[in-house]
Amino acid sequence: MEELIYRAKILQSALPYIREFYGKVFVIKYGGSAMVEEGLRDSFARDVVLLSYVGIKVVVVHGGGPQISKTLEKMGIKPHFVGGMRKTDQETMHVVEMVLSGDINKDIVALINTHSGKKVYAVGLSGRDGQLIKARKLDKVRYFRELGLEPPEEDLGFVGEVEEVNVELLRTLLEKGYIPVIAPVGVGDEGEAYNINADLVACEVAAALKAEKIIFMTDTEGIKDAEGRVIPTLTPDEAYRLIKEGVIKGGMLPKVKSALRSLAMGVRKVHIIDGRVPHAILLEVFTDEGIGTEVVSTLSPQDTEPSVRI
Ligand SMILES: Nc1ncnc2c1ncn2[C@@H]1O[C@H](COP(=O)(O)OP(=O)(O)O)[C@@H](O)[C@H]1O
Ligand SMILES: CC(=O)N[C@@H](CCC(=O)OP(=O)(O)O)C(=O)O
Repeated sequence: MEELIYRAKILQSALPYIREFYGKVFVIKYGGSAMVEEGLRDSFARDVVLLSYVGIKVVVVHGGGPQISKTLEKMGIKPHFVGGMRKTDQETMHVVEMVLSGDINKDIVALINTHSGKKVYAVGLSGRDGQLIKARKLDKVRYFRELGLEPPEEDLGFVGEVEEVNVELLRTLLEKGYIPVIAPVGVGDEGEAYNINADLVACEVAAALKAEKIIFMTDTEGIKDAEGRVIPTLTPDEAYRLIKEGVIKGGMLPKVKSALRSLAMGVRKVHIIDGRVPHAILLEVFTDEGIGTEVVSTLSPQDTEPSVRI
């Protein structure tokens, strides 16, 4: 009996969060580095379904960097990254689209739908579907300068940035109770594909939907300082200092950039969490302590617009 009462209390402790977040949009960036093991992928899918059933409107944006690199290596192509961005020639672009829109997107949709019951379904989309993500070539000079870094000389090829998100398509799906699962491939004016870092896509989608929260699930406990300690709360000033010192680098650069931009565009909360921890999303959403790193803006909550309920 005691055990049952304890379980009931745990369920009840979620009520304040469910009340607060009912109808609000959460964007979950599911990094390729966090998709490490079948059991974890399964618990991710269950958590997404649970959030949906308690009335939270979930959008999943997935990555797949390590999986793309693996396929390229099998083909004898050496992956090459500059500041967390994969240099993408025509052949690489073909592989990126195949792995992201073909394999990974469909796998995640299938997994969520195994747990989804009769009311909630995942719908897989790439930026091509319904012109969901209109894209253009990444303005590398602006991108790197905004991070306080010198832009690289080399051309990054088909690396893109988001020009526009078809927010109506996403709202329509969310209103009907679907879970959009988005592959970060954008489409240009001539129908050409762009490889967009998934962190950047998650950020633009969250901003366009006026989301309450964006959660980056990755393969580290959070953002770490020079001594390797997790920083529980990261401010913009500290972020830029750590980037300058080379402590925040590689795959963490687009994440931090996207985190800061999301806040500036009105997303209320930004978290970077360890996707290798089972039920990491639930720990973040349904506890006061949270986990990982919360990135905060210098704006006070009164200065930002409220997030939207759908
Ligand atoms: N200061 C930092 N704190 C934590 N991780 C960092 C930091 N700087 C760079 N990283 C790297 O960023 C990686 C996460 O980015 P990435 O590999 O692109 O993951 P994802 O697939 O989730 O986007 C970490 O595994 C780590 O190697
Ligand atoms: C331009 C660029 O870097 N695109 C990424 C897209 C996938 C991605 O972002 O995957 P993760 O979230 O797992 O890192 C890439 O080609 O790896």
